[in-house]
Amino acid sequence: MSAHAEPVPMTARASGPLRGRAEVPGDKSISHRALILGAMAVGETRVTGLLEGQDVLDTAAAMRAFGADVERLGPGDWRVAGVGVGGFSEPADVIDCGNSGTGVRLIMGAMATTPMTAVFTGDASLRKRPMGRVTQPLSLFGARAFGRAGGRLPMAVVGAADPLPVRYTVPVPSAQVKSAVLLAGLNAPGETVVIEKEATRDHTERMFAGFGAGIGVEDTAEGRVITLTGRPELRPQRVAVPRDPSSAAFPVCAALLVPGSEILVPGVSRNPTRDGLYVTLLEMGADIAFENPREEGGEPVADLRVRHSVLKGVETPPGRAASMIDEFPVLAVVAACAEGVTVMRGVKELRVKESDRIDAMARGLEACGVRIDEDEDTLIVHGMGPGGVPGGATCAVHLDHRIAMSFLTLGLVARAPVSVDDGGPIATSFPGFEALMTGLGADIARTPA
Ligand SMILES: O=C(O)C1=C[C@@H](OP(=O)(O)O)[C@@H](O)[C@H](O)C1
Ligand SMILES: C=C(OP(=O)(O)O)C(=O)O
Repeated sequence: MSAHAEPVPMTARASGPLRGRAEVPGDKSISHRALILGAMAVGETRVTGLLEGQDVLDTAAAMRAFGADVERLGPGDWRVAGVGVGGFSEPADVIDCGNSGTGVRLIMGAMATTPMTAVFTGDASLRKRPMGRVTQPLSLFGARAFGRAGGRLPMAVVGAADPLPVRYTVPVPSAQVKSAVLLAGLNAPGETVVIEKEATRDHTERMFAGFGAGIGVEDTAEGRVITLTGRPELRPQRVAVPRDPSSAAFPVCAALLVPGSEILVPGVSRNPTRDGLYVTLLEMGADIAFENPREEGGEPVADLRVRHSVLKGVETPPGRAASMIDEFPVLAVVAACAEGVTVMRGVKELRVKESDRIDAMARGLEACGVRIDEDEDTLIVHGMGPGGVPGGATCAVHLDHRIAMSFLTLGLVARAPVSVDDGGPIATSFPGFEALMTGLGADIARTPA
């Protein structure tokens, strides 16, 4: 939904220790995919633990517009009656994906090999983001796209009437591009092959296998080679969505930073393609125990016990960036409160997220008194040590949920309160963030007018 909402200014200030159980919402990536694959299966898929953030609700509405029957049975509990691969019907109106890059790019892929036209748009943030990275490979299947300059939304995609299978090497580390091509490959006859030089999150591959598509993954000298056999009949599934490690990052980092804290974050996905922040925090000296490791819904999960820790700066290598791409903003906050310098390398993809996240974090941290160096592909944060960040600024969020939650996390440990100009976008991925954090003892509130 891209209706312009009134900004929601919010402020965070230092409080006592954070204590208790933090039940973060379902994984956003898996939630989008469960709805889309449910819509492309024949019969009834049941999803539990679905993230009911606006990004995912927009994907649910889109699947209805393409003809699937999508129904909410209760909190996080959804039923999707699918129309089968190639069974989408042409939407009667514009598909509005709101703030969600994942939603729009995956859905473009899913419809690109069915002969119909769909027009996509989104909010002011999404309308700035590049879509050529998906429409270019989708054109190899025979789809055509007509958008604004620079491949921006609004954009019409005309699906291929006679799709050809594709062999495609993804030029940027992007699970959205990989997934768009694989979703398009579902309705192309023969074998579609996607090669990624750097591994990105693998939820699409896992879920395709679960829904019964013929998919193989091989690690070769060329990279990860994913081979999909087109035109499968997808079998409906029961999908139990694990909790989102990218959302868990906020209470986890807050508990590490606020003295005396100890929290438990149950049932968080420990998928190795999403694990980079946790690897990095351990290197910085974080006290995080991964308790009760188990498998749920085809994904490894664990309960995270997190205790306040004194952290030191670290260098994150470019090869780790994809596995923590959404966590760099909050890592920048942790780095500002650590002893020594933190260097984040190979992070230029951050420039094409909901905002230019390198710029948004650099400007906000500088306003809070932190020294930053940056270039196109690198962010360097000069840590000020525990209790060392002055704070006292209002940071611009640029319609970006992760920027909002990161600066609110900083406010919990800075010497003076930290405000954000708009906490509204938090609801795209983490509805209930404010309630969850205040329930742990954090002081986060709407800024009085
Ligand atoms: O495939 C996905 O679910 C996602 C992939 C990542 O984007 P890119 O593919 O652009 O790296 C990530 O930033 C996004 O939040 C979710
Ligand atoms: C980048 C993100 O999402 P998307 O690309 O789906 O908008 C995110 O959630 O941090």
